[in-house]
Amino acid sequence: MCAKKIVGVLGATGSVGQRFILLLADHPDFELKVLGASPRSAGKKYVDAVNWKQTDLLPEFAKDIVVTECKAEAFKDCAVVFSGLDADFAGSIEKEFKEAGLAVVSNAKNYRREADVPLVVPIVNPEHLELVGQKVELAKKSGAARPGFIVCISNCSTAGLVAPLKPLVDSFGPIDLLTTTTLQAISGAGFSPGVSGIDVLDNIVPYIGGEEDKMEWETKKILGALSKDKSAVDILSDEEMKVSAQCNRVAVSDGHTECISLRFKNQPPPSLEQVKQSLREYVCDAFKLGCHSAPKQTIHVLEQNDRPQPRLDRNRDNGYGVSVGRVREDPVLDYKMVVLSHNTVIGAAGAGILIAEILLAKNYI
Ligand SMILES: NC(=O)C1=CN([C@@H]2O[C@H](COP(=O)(O)OP(=O)(O)OC[C@H]3O[C@@H](n4cnc5c(N)ncnc54)[C@H](OP(=O)(O)O)[C@@H]3O)[C@@H](O)[C@H]2O)C=CC1
Ligand SMILES: N[C@@H](CC(=O)OP(=O)(O)O)C(=O)O
Repeated sequence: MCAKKIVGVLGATGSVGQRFILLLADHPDFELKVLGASPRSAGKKYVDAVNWKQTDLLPEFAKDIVVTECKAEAFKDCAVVFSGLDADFAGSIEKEFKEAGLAVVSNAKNYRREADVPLVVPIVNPEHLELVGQKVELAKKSGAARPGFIVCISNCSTAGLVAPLKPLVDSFGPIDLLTTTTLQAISGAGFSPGVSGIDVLDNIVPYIGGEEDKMEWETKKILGALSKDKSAVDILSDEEMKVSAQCNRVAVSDGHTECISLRFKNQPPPSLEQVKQSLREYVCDAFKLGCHSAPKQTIHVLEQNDRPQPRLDRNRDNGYGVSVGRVREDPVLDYKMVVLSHNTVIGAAGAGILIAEILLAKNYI
């Protein structure tokens, strides 16, 4: 058996960082050894630096690791560095890491729109990783050092949205109109400072800064095709696909719910049963590659009228699977449905780990 690859986490004390700690405990491919956070946390043992908020206990292995400042030198032995950094600081830190030759898999929004940066939801568009894979292969051929690179994970609501769209587009052709209204968990807002109780208890906040624009834009990059020479993604134009998102914060701990309606470009549309079958039968490439964390069932189609529900359904396939319920005809567009995804697993840390497993399977790290 090959030795485990050493990995690190930036922003290890935050909402996403804590999920990385849980998901990387006892991982068969990766050994988490380096934890980075702000200068406020650096120098402390993780157990003393973190304000642990997960319902699972803090894993033993992480407790005594001394948190470091986010400097590339401290992470030089890492095959991958996962980033759960506050976006205000991620830009310069991730750039330094990339320039130091490190492979960064980031949750932050900073580089998602860069042409040479793959924006990847691992159960949807792992083929976009070829944008960096090609550079790695070229370096290997010329005997040069493995290049540093950044792979971005999408916005967490976008991850849930594109999961059911992918099999539908593969089976029935383009979706030209799409609307979504989200009900987003408080863990999505992070822990520093996070959503205050008085704002969210007995309440719904109908605004999440920047979220609607991110969902509307990122969907078109993720569903875009890789160009023939694998050097860029052909982002869908507004003419090809119109997306409208409305985002709300609700008093749920984990799990983003999204009510979506869509229209197919090709008319007449598929039947309701064909739509459900396409969702049910979808198997993501990561599972075919044998990746450890890949969901066995990528999309769970639920038939009960009152599902999916965050508390009951967010942990399907350990949070790597997406639940879809209430699939039905829409009197305005073609079909509507309710999608639920775990925002800090398949929407964040879990997505990062699954991306790293794919990079490993392809020998890019
Ligand atoms: N929560 C979610 O569901 C999702 C979040 N994201 C993105 O992931 C990133 C992390 O989000 P989240 O975990 O929610 O945020 P949190 O606010 O919970 O955590 C932020 C992390 O950044 C660290 N940090 C803050 N300032 C600095 C600094 N100056 N230098 C180095 N590290 C610093 C914090 O360390 P310290 O504790 O020491 O202050 C902490 O570890 C964000 O970019 C977010 O947009 C993406 C998808 C989903
Ligand atoms: N904004 C999301 C979290 C997230 O994914 O943010 P970003 O796209 O900035 O990484 C939420 O509040 O639930």
